[in-house]
Amino acid sequence: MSDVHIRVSQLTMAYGSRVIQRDLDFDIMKGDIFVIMGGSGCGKSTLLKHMLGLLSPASGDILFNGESLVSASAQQRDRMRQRWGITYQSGGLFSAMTLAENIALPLQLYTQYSAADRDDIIAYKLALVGLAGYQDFYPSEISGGMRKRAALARAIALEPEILFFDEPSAGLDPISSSLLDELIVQLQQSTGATVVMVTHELPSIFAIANNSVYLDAKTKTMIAYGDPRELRDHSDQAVVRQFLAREASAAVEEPL
Ligand SMILES: Nc1ncnc2c1ncn2[C@@H]1O[C@H](COP(=O)(O)OP(=O)(O)OP(=O)(O)O)[C@@H](O)[C@H]1O
Repeated sequence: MSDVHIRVSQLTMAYGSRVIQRDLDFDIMKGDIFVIMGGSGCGKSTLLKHMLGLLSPASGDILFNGESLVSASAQQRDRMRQRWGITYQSGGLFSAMTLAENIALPLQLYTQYSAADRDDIIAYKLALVGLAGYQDFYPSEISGGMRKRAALARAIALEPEILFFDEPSAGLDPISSSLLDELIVQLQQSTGATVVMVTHELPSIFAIANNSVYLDAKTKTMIAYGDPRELRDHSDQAVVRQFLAREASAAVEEPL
């Protein structure tokens, strides 16, 4: 129990009266690289939004270190959120700000560091994501892959316990995408953070995830939970094996 970081408990999610997924029940352990997967429209982003507290469940709960997100007060939620780093599909950097200014934002909001200390932290975080010396660049002046890494530098500014990613490698070529995968693994290993990601990229899933859940659009519930490689080879659900095997063979055929 002590190693459970996030517990999704009897979670049912709906938009109005339309149930998207029901009775989701799974644990994410500390240090997991956990992937939420499933076909288009099954509710992956909806689940991520529930985990981030942006949507409220129809029923059930999500617990962080045993603390309920559903019954938390606004202040408690704010405190929980400060321990999370979030990167969105688009990157989410402010285009009118330099990379340094973008990364400084959470530090200014939530810490008492001096300007000089902030500069040191910014330089360090940029170096961690392979962008040493890029402080004064604007997002429009760097490549898509670099923007994703800069967004990651901002997400780790406050040394988060959990890193959430929504489609981290969307729009990247296979090489930039696998560089980002390597970076996520390195950051997980050096910080011990728990990583939760929504992704369609099966090559990424097999390269980095150690645990996953599969949401089924048809039955509107989870039909698989575990290491994605194990699920590909041994899931008792044919649809899960097909989903994982099909994508894996498509990835192998993809020209580099
Ligand atoms: N704000 C909303 N209001 C009503 N329905 C919504 C809303 N957002 C999403 N949906 C519906 O909920 C279902 C799940 O959507 P969601 O975006 O969570 O799926 P997904 O698995 O992330 O999809 P994809 O892989 O295509 O990005 C879809 O049928 C979608 O149309």
